[in-house]
Amino acid sequence: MITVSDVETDRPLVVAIDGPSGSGKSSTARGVAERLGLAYLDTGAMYRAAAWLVAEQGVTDPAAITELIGAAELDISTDPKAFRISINGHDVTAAIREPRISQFVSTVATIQPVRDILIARQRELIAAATGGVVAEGRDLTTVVAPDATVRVLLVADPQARIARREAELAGAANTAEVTDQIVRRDRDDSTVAAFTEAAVGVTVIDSTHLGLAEVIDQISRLTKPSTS
Ligand SMILES: Nc1ncnc2c1ncn2[C@@H]1O[C@H](COP(=O)(O)OP(=O)(O)OP(=O)(O)O)[C@@H](O)[C@H]1O
Ligand SMILES: Nc1ccn([C@H]2C[C@H](O)[C@@H](COP(=O)(O)O)O2)c(=O)n1
Repeated sequence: MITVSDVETDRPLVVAIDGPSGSGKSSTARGVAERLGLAYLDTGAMYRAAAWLVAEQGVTDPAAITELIGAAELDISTDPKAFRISINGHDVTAAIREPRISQFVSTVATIQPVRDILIARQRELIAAATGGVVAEGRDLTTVVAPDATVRVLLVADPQARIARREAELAGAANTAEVTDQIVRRDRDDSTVAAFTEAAVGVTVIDSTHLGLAEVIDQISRLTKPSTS
């Protein structure tokens, strides 16, 4: 793969995207990665896979959950065209998107020692992406990769996010369930990650009235050196 560098430091390009649930992080990050020929890291999928394993094993004690995740073998693809994730040999690519995991994932993601384990793994994956990477989640711009070349907080009004998710789920969850997955989850997740406000140096993009292609364009432009 061609190495796409940060022009000022000559390090591989790292694009970090954070934002609330349903703001379009995954679709946008994948689109930017495909357009620029970069790897793609979906950190939310790692928390979802961890939650899947915890649910599967029926573990409830935070220390036991931490031990379980610390010992787990987590494999995630960083190819934006072929996403796949497995944990302890189980391919959970589809299962982690089930509403039961969306409802449960914050319980696992708000255990700080679990976060520490997954953050270390995410940093390894970003470092291994020597051709450059687009990584998205809730704490990429602030904790996982605060020195990323481009840092974006992608936001959208809650109504727009709920409507998009409902359309995506096409009847698999009702409005109350989707609202819980968006509003309640953001409230819980924001107790451990700062994605409701942009940190210094982070570009805010509001996608409420923007199509996906326009958001991909805007973020792609941020990776190009300014001519002024
Ligand atoms: N700019 C946009 N305009 C309209 N729809 C969009 C836009 N961006 C994303 N979408 C759609 O909104 C839905 C949610 O997008 P996506 O899954 O990328 O969000 P997310 O921020 O990664 O959510 P989560 O954090 O809950 O995983 C998808 O159906 C996606 O196609
Ligand atoms: N960097 C991250 C990424 C995700 N999470 C948590 C918060 C979400 O509820 C959950 C699933 O993420 P999604 O797939 O919906 O983006 O994982 C986090 O705490 N930090």
